[in-house]
Amino acid sequence: MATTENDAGNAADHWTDDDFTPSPRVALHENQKLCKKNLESVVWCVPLEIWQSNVCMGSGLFVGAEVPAGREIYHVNPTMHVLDAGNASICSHCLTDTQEVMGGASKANLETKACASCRVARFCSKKCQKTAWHRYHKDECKILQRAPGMMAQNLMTHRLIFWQQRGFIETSLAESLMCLEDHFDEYSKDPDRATELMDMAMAVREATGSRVSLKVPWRLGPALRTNCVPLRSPSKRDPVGYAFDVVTAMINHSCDPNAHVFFEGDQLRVRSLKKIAAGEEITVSYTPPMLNVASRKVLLDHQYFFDCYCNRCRTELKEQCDLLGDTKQLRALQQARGEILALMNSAVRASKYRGVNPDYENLANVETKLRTILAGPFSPNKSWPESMEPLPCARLSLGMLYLAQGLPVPALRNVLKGALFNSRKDGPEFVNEMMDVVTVLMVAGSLPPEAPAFEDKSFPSVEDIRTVTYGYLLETAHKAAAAFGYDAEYAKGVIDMMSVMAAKKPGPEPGSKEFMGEYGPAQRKMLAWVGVPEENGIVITNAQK
Ligand SMILES: C[S@@+](CC[C@H](N)C(=O)[O-])C[C@H]1O[C@@H](n2cnc3c(N)ncnc32)[C@H](O)[C@@H]1O
Repeated sequence: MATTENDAGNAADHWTDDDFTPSPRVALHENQKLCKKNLESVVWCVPLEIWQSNVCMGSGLFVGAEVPAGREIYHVNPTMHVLDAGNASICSHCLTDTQEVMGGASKANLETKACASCRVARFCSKKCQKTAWHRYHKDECKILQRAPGMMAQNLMTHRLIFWQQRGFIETSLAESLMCLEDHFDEYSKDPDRATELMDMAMAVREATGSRVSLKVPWRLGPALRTNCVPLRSPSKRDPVGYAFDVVTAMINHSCDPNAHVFFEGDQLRVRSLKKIAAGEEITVSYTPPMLNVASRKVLLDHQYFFDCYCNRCRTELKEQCDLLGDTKQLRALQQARGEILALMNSAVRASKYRGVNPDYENLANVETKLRTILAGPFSPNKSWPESMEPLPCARLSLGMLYLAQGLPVPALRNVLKGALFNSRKDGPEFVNEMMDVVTVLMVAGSLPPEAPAFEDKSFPSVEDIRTVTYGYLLETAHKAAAAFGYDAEYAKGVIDMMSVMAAKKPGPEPGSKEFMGEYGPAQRKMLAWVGVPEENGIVITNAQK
């Protein structure tokens, strides 16, 4: 933690009103002494440096030595984190997810209890509750009683200001906050954002007994919005809140990133996705990487105020124009994307709240609607490529919805298409998607011999399904270790699952030469049934030749 109670007394005068008057920002890399101090807070595996970025005007984070693919670059306990409301199974302080199934055997007896006063913050132990109370919850409890659904970054702004008042903020952190990109002008000039910020600033002022100038939250708010990292654990696709760390805030965006950030409990970890040369800048994707180019652009512009001109964006835009044959159709394509997402949201909602919208509970209906949307933007002789987002994502969700309705065969058809048609064959998203595929395969592999699916001669046999399951799990375990590290709970969970299944498996050991002799034909049969080309199949990296 960059803040300690021992720092008390040295920070009340960190910021003056002048600090919060817009002036040209001095980017962090221009103060190398401060950069070095900040870099001391992380546990790095390669030396790190902060310099002028290669992708934008401000600062960026660079590696001082080569990093192979799939390695930890650094880890750190961020300065602070805040959960979004509604994550009842996660401890607000240590971020332990008491309902985590993968690699969470030791948490089986844990549950979180809500703070008796605010009923918002939840803790997994008395120790976490006590520590949180002394560090921040004492001040925030009253705020959460009044505004239980407060946005995570707004609560962080309150926290920083309370810390400043209590003297918990180190000088280096206070100085660094003033060097962050905050897009102050963009926030001030946009009436909606400015109103929202003013409301937050007024709330902070009230909470602190009018002892804080409005200028302080007015500047810290945008800085936190620009520099927070989404709190995402390896097993979850959606973030559960936000964290702030001054070193990670230096990492810039790429649509084809060389690293990724995830959380293991309350520890933020940064790992390489590909080889990073000595002196190269670390980049991560600020948007979910599977988003299409148009959606990425909207998101980056809205939240980070820049237009991305990377090679991936250019190539994807060109591919789409070539496919449509007419740039005017781009708008129709984007509209269809919105309709696909809305359709899938309706289907997911209908599965949660049954009886409210039966039309969307019927997944065959949903597939028919999907087909109609997919046909929309294209001329009759062209169709929506299976690999073009958001179709793969839609297929994956459809598959999991079918599985929840006890229909493994259409579930299998959809998850296989969703996971195999896209080009991701490693990285965190690949691991998550393949775990969905394995889950469906395991259910399909338990179908009784008299199941109607087997009347279709092209449907793979139970033996084939099981062989593919072992093969996919073997590859997923390998890729989970590369993406998250062998020591990550989630990767350990996937590897354990693989070992337990392999130990019970009759016949050849997964990965062995004999196994590969069965895996190839079994996967071919499955791909032929689902209509996925063989080159999209999963190649097992560590197989014996
Ligand atoms: C978390 S900060 C990254 C550090 C920042 N460059 C600095 O100097 O403090 C995010 C901001 O950096 C800039 N940025 C990040 N990646 C970028 C990119 N690929 N192209 C242009 N600007 C980028 C944007 O202004 C964005 O809002």
